[in-house]
Amino acid sequence: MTVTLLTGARILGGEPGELAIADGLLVDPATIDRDTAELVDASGLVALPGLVDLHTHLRQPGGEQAETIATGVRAAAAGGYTCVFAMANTTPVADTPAVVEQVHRLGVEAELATVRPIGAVTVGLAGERLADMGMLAGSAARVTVFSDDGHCVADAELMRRALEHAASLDAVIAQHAQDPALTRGSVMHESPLAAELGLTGWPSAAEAAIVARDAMLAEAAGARLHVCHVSTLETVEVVRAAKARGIAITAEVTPHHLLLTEELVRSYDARYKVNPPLRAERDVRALREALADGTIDIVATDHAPHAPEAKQTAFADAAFGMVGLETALGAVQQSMVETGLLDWAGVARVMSTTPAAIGREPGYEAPLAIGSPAHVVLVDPAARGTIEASRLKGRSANSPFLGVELPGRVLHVWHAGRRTVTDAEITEKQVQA
Ligand SMILES: NC(=O)N[C@@H](CC(=O)O)C(=O)O
Repeated sequence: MTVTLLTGARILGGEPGELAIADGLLVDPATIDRDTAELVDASGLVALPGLVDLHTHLRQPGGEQAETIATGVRAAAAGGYTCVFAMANTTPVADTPAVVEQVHRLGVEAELATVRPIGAVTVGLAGERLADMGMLAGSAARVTVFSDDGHCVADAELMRRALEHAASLDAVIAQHAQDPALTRGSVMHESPLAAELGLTGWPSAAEAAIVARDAMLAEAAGARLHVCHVSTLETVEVVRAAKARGIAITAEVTPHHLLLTEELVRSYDARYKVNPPLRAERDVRALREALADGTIDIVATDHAPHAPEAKQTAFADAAFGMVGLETALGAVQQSMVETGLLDWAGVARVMSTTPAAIGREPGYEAPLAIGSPAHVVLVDPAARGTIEASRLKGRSANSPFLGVELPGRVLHVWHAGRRTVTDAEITEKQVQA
């Protein structure tokens, strides 16, 4: 059995200390044999718990030209993630035990990170009748998160029933809040810039109105509601009011919405086309503050790989979505840590502990504590690097950060004690003795 001793790392960004890994767990460094242990000098590095992404599109089955589970977990590991929740908008849709069990099995085979399938709320994501949520929850894939992401569960009665059902399963509904009637043909934020560019705008109210409705429905159902990718100031205010009322609502923000604005769309480059759209400066400010004060609970990537053809077209016709697993931590360091809004312990909370708690993924309750599974990330916060397509480990390179310098570098990652990343490269299986 390999015993690994990490020395000198700033634990959760605090004082330098030691971490010891044995048999898949974090153990007391005082109890290991230092003469035989593998030593990792982590001086100057920050130790974080393995990151958990509640919102990843892995595209398999059906979208393998853009990503597979095997390539997606490479991107995840490279970004510091040890667990990703895979969205249900695959082909076929993850609305049957067969599909969620396939995703789960491929995740186990890919090994680099835990893959937790998300189940669809409605059959085929069509928004007409509920998927058999009980079957998905009871399957070998043990689904705990349900989402029609990519589509809003727009019918209030259906959403009500979904919430009631989820409550009985201790599951959560992750809603893609977008009123379809308000966003027909919308491709960017509704603003003077949209008018100037001749592109159809997407009003903030299309998001906030659904969140307000769903919060009321969740309260009545006694259910947990999770709001995907909050993108506007108005939605932040609705979530804040719902929390003040005691409603069991949680919310996520993406790294790109913490850092980028609609101004990028001036280029008509479809890499900047995403759902929900990049918003205005005032929204970015509100999202950062909301993440800092706990109104927004977590950062989730909405990693949405697309093949080049889907993006190399006119802005209005291109697919929505950006890859994000490999740039998330750097974007959060820049937008939240370097601005003084969050410390590293806060980063651990919003990118690991809390997303795991929402998704009912065990093992992340006590970050880096002795006895926990050894999900560990070592980051060099002083490093800076320019994001290059050729260095991304995922299959698609539709990143808004290509050519952009971001701070921080994920150097080493352990998933349940297995080293998945060494010196910023994937630790290949054959290299593992
Ligand atoms: N977030 C995105 O921009 N894209 C998502 C789904 C979606 O449209 O929300 C995708 O699956 O590509």
